[in-house]
Amino acid sequence: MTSTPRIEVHPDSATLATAVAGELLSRLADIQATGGVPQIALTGGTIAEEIHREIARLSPASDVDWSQVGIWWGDERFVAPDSPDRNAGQARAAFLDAVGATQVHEMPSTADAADVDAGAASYAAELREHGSGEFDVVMLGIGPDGHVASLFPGFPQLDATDIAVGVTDSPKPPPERISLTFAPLNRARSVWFLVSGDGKAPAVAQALGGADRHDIPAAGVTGHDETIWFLDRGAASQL
Ligand SMILES: O=C1O[C@H](COP(=O)(O)O)[C@@H](O)[C@H](O)[C@H]1O
Repeated sequence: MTSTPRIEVHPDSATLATAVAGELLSRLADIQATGGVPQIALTGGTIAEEIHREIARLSPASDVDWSQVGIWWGDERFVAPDSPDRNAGQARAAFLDAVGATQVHEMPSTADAADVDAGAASYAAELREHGSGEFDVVMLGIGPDGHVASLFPGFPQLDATDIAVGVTDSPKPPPERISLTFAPLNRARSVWFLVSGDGKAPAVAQALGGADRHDIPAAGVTGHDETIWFLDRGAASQL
């Protein structure tokens, strides 16, 4: 099944963050109530940070047992483990440490792998050990250029066949990154795009307008069961 995208427009980034955090907690609790261990993939970026803080705030009132949630990333910056550029460091500080997540699968840093390709191969192997990334929810920010995870317009990684790839010369710093490819992203049950601000409105409109994924990579990802675009008014302003 390929899902038709659903679009949810919120007045601003704060209400968007609260809505996504609440929806995530409710999904996780539902899966755990049936005995499942949900697997989710996080994103980095500005709206993700707001959402992560909201998850930390709302989590104590939820039924989610974070020790029984598998945490992965859609992309990561290949830098030192303590670099402020790490998506994982941001998520740990904003909510993972506070909620007590223990099944945390960070993408390799420069301390873990000889180079970015070795890091990607190692993450792909870790994913294969856990079912090749059958995610319940994948959250994805997008860039003003339409990039998603670290899949950038015109880059060779858009046609990669492995499940994780190394990226060099990223147009957005830092230059070296690890990214999941379209294959695992498109196997996710739910894909949630998280987009805030009118600077991203053209990319949102093009992605939803059926652009080629080589031009607007966000156009190339849909969830198996659902695809939701969580937007604020700015991001939705060209729809
Ligand atoms: O570099 C990245 O950028 C995107 C979007 O970030 P934002 O700050 O413009 O919201 C993010 O989705 C990705 O994970 C990150 O590595």
